[in-house]
Amino acid sequence: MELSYQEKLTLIKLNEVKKAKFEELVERTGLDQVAVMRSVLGLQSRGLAKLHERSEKVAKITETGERYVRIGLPERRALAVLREKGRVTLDDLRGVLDENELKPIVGLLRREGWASVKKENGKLVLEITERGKKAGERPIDRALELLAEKKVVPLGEVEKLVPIKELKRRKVAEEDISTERVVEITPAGEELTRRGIELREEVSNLTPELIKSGRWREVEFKRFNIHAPVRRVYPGKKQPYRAFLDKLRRRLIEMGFIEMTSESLIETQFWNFDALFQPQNHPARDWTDTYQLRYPKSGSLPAEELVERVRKAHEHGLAGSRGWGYVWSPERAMLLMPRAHGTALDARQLAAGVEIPGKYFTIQRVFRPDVLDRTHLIEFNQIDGFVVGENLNFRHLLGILKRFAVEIAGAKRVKFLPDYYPFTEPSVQMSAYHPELGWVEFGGAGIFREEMTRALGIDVPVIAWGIGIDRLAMFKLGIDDIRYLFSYDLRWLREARLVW
Ligand SMILES: N[C@@H](Cc1ccccc1)C(=O)O
Repeated sequence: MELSYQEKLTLIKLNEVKKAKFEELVERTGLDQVAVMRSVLGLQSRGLAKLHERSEKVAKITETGERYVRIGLPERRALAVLREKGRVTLDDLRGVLDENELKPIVGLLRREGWASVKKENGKLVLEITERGKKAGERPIDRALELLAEKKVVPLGEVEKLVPIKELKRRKVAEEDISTERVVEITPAGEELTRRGIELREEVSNLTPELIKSGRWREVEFKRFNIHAPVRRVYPGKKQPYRAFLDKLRRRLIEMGFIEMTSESLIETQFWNFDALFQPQNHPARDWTDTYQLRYPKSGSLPAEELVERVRKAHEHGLAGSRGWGYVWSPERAMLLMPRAHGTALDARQLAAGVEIPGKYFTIQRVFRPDVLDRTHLIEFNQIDGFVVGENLNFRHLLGILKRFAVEIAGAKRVKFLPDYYPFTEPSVQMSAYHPELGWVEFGGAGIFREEMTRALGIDVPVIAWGIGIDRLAMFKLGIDDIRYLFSYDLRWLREARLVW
């Protein structure tokens, strides 16, 4: 019979007394309550001990009761004054009784026969009686002493003195049920102890000291039942989508990309559009395709020299281009908007200066009007990036995109289709094949036009892409409603798998 260390100890201690109250056993073993209870139940299931539980009605002293123990019951305090003065008015008692105690005091004293009551000049006057002078200890005084001493007294015991109803009325005690637990050793338990129980120290933690000293040979290791069903625990963890984004970020940094960050979700049209050589009369600048900020309406433009170069590119073109051929408006460029694509940060980075060769990325929350449904959000996340280098060409771009599709989306097949963006030439759209959803478009890419890069001060090729990652995350997290990515649904959050 395999007994744990704690069970053995409990049995040995129980055998010394054969029968013990549970609390006593706790004291004897020096273990904590939970451990002793577990051991007792373990011993009981093997027929070595028996747990008897007996519930009984008890009286418990109340706070008021405790107070009366300290300062005396109100009638006792009143009697003390009466004994001293013989005759008192209610006012004379104010010093020893509080308002609540004053009201019933006349009735109390009369009932005990300790005082007689008269009315003199419209005032109540109490006069001590013979009984009052001789009054000794009453049953209620004894009951209160008993309660004070034991705090919890079997109901039968106090009721020998005063009915519980009376104690409750006086607010000195209340009724309760207490469970007494008694543990008793069985003949089988005694037999086992007689044959001798080897009590070896039980260890639940294998430490370096145990190994080095060789003491691991002597100690007994605590056994764990790894098949026992346990309660599910839900430890704190990152929100699943957040975790996905963080991993994505790590992955890109591992691939040698430098992260571009922004403290704001708000962008000037200059960086969102103009710096990307998107003409001011382009339909995508309308309110139908992007949001605008109502207040404040405008922000500021960067250094004049840069703004001039962008203006020139738009109006007359540069690097052999004829531009868009219209009058560029700085006011328009200053308008503020929630960022509509991560590519705005590419423009900022290129203007601020880049390592050549260099690789950059950013994960951005972006905003575009749309009808909210299970596959569309009006705010979503994009991962944008670019590679800048002397001899880069379109094939490098396709190679990088394919690698992303395979490594990030886990796609087996990738498809490129021609596309159009005002800031890239050539432009390409990328789709990946998802086993359940078929071909899913998930990003655009291209080589930044020279009208853009030269205006920003870069004279080598820049290949760039923007990928919507929410849909990608949907595949990964196995959800079919994009809104779940931002859900507060605790059940989903608890069960959602963390993925890469
Ligand atoms: N910004 C584009 C994607 C893109 C980025 C970079 C180059 C080309 C295309 C979009 O939001 O769809």
